Amino acid sequence: MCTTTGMKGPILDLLRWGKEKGVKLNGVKPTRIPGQGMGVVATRRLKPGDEILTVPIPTVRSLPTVPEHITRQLGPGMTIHGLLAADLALDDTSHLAPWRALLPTPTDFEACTPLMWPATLQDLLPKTAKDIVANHHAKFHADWTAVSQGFPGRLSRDEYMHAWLLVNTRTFSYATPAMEKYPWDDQLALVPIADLINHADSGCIVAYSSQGFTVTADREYAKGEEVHISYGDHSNDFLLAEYGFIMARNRWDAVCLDDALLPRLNARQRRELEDGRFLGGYLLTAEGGVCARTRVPLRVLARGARTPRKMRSGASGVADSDEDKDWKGTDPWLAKVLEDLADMARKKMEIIEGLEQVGMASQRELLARRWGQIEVAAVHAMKQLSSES
Ligand SMILES: C[S@@+](CC[C@H](N)C(=O)[O-])C[C@H]1O[C@@H](n2cnc3c(N)ncnc32)[C@H](O)[C@@H]1O
Repeated sequence: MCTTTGMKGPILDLLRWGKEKGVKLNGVKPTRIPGQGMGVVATRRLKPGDEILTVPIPTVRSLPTVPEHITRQLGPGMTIHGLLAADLALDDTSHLAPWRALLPTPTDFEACTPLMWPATLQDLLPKTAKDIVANHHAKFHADWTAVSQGFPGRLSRDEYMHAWLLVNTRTFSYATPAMEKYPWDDQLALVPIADLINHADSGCIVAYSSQGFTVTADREYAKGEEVHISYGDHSNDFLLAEYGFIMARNRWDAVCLDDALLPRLNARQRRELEDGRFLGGYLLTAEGGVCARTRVPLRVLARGARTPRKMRSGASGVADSDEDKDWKGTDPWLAKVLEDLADMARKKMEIIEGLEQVGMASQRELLARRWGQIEVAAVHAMKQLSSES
């Protein structure tokens, strides 16, 4: 059990609040982690299989706990994400005060969450992150339109965005029969205290039942070591756009090559790829180099002006004639694309450096750091390519 002896302030208040609600911490405690807000650390040596945290269902906030007057007012088309955010933003009771006291503030979000950045910086995001942020703008706009019409004058856009981002960055997947009609990625729940656990590319096991959520140690942890869960096999562009951070080492990292590769294709080549459903979605991954899909446009480039062959999209997502499987001659084109990607990354960093007056320093630093990682990935892949040839 977590001992609260010697703990003061908001963390102790949260633990007392959790205890009253039946939350059990076993060998772990919340603490501040420099640069990451809150996190959870082991208070003793943990063994794999140790159940380190349980949160009973009545403490979990999900579709059934949203008050009926909110669900009714916002209508059946509202997302669970939007409803949970509305519930949080409209709640003026003190029931959740100890949990809320430790949540990130609007300023915390502004520092690192691309959805809140100035358009100039959003425009400089790598493609994958930019696409996610565009999608967030659309989703947030739809939810805010419903909330501002359903509850006129009750909330400002900023207040609702704060709640919406809290839901976006700290919900867990949670499916009950009542949620079946919602898309899988909207089947969400807020799980206080479990939501203090930070992400790593692998981590403790999270499960739920009709009783509650449990977090189980996936491996041994030393006393004082931070305990993680995995939010999913996410690239740094995804983590940046969704959660506002990137990792120094990320085995799931991937960089989209589209902006470096597509400009090299002429209109006929693009059409040919589009017909075969191979236009775009090219990736350089941390673990496996370029994906097989990327070889398809590279082969089109290597073939140059020669008569195109009919391209068929296979179930595997890769072209499937014998010639299609032959990547010979594509490496020089890949080298050019990687060079373009490294150049693009350097140019973005230069532009960001020149934008001293735009946005917050932390926003520019995070954005430039991501492009720095992309440059390193491109240069590393070029070296690998030349050592193989
Ligand atoms: C579910 S919350 C985890 C608890 C959070 N640190 C807090 O202070 O409440 C997710 C947020 O934590 C931060 N975070 C999680 N994992 C991180 C990591 N590996 N590195 C940096 N920040 C991380 C990000 O701000 C993310 O949006």
